[in-house]
Amino acid sequence: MTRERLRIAYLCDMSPLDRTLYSGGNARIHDALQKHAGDVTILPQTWARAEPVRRLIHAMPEALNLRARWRAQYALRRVIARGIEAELQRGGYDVLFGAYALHALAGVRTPTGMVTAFTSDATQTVYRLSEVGRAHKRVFVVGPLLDKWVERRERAALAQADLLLWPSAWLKDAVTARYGVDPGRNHLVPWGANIATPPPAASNTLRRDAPVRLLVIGRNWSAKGGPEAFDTMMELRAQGVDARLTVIGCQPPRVHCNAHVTVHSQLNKAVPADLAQFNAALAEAHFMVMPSFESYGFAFCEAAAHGLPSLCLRVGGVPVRDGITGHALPPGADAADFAQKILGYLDDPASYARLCQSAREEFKTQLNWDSWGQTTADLLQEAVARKRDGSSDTAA
Ligand SMILES: CC(=O)N[C@H]1[C@@H](OP(=O)(O)OP(=O)(O)OC[C@H]2O[C@@H](n3ccc(=O)[nH]c3=O)[C@H](O)[C@@H]2O)O[C@H](CO)[C@@H](O)[C@@H]1O
Ligand SMILES: O=P([O-])([O-])O[C@@H]1[C@@H](O)[C@H](O)[C@@H](O)[C@H](O)[C@@H]1O
Repeated sequence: MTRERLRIAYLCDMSPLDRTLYSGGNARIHDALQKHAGDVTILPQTWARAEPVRRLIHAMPEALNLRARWRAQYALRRVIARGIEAELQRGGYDVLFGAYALHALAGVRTPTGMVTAFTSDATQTVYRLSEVGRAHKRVFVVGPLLDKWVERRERAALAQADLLLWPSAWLKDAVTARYGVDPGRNHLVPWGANIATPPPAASNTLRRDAPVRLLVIGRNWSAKGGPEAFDTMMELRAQGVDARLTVIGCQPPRVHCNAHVTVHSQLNKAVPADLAQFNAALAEAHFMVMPSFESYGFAFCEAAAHGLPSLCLRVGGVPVRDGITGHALPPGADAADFAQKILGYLDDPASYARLCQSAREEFKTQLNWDSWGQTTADLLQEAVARKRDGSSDTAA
């Protein structure tokens, strides 16, 4: 049965047309909605009568801008929301879809019958209280004074939504517990790899007498667990394995560079030569070793797309399922533990081949944007139908 295409108003604090922002996630969410769910209109990111304040904050240094912008948007929500509401009244939309920026949804009153949905990989409060947030020192002195107020704002914004779509069970569970969101509105829908589906790869054979290639992908060496990945490589070498490390996305410090480390400090996937290098590095690697502290991590989905197992920590919302896409070791696991896992697979190549296959399978069934788009489209259709039934009951 062909379904009606929904009319979707897309709300974020940054344009999804810029494919670099939010690590590419904003653009992927927008595109997947357009492909699978309906006709998407991007709502303005301007702040109505408070626009001069937004411009002023954008002109501030990045570190301040990052911290002031979302808090100011909560504070000025009544003024900012009026601009969005005027757009919503004009457009005749079925759905208001918020991505990443819960503060952009704050205070927006939707016309009767419109469904509000939201997806993000964290809320500020869940992030702050988690092991990920606690790993970062707080530098913004005003921040802690506003924490309780922020949480109240988040709670109110989440209460406006009919559907909450979280990419990780970590976040879904935390939201349920922290804000008391009822489970019927809360759904786990994993985000996907920010690459086109690579051709099926024959899994790389893992042998003691050949190089074992490790990979790190990320713009922040320490947040991505780069130092531990380097130590894992050195630990394997100390045990007689010819381990090598490829780094994509940043320049490790001198202490983490040697003849066995290859660095591509920045690859732009929109540039064909860079994309070819990116794909080649994933295709030849044996393990992505990335004990990162983060709330999601697209690189894990990209590794799975290439049938490349990931080794990471069970911290935050990393999309790694134990024994399926790799192994998430308990927090505190160190280079010796990661090396041990790899040595275990070196002794059991058949189980390594199975792990590569199940990683690829997980990408095909879950960790891709078409799956996200299809599941989200189903959930949006149901929510729209429920709202329409509800309003016709009330009208009757
Ligand atoms: C450490 C940290 O705070 N991570 C967060 C940060 O992601 P962060 O940007 O650090 O990392 P992600 O893994 O989410 O994304 C990286 C993306 O950039 C791409 N890439 C990377 C390097 C490079 O040279 N070229 C390139 O194209 C990767 O292929 C991937 O698609 O924001 C994301 C949300 O927006 C969150 O989900 C992450 O939890
Ligand atoms: O320091 P602080 O403002 O409380 O918290 C910060 C947030 O405001 C910011 O949006 C995020 O990018 C930082 O990683 C950090 O979490």
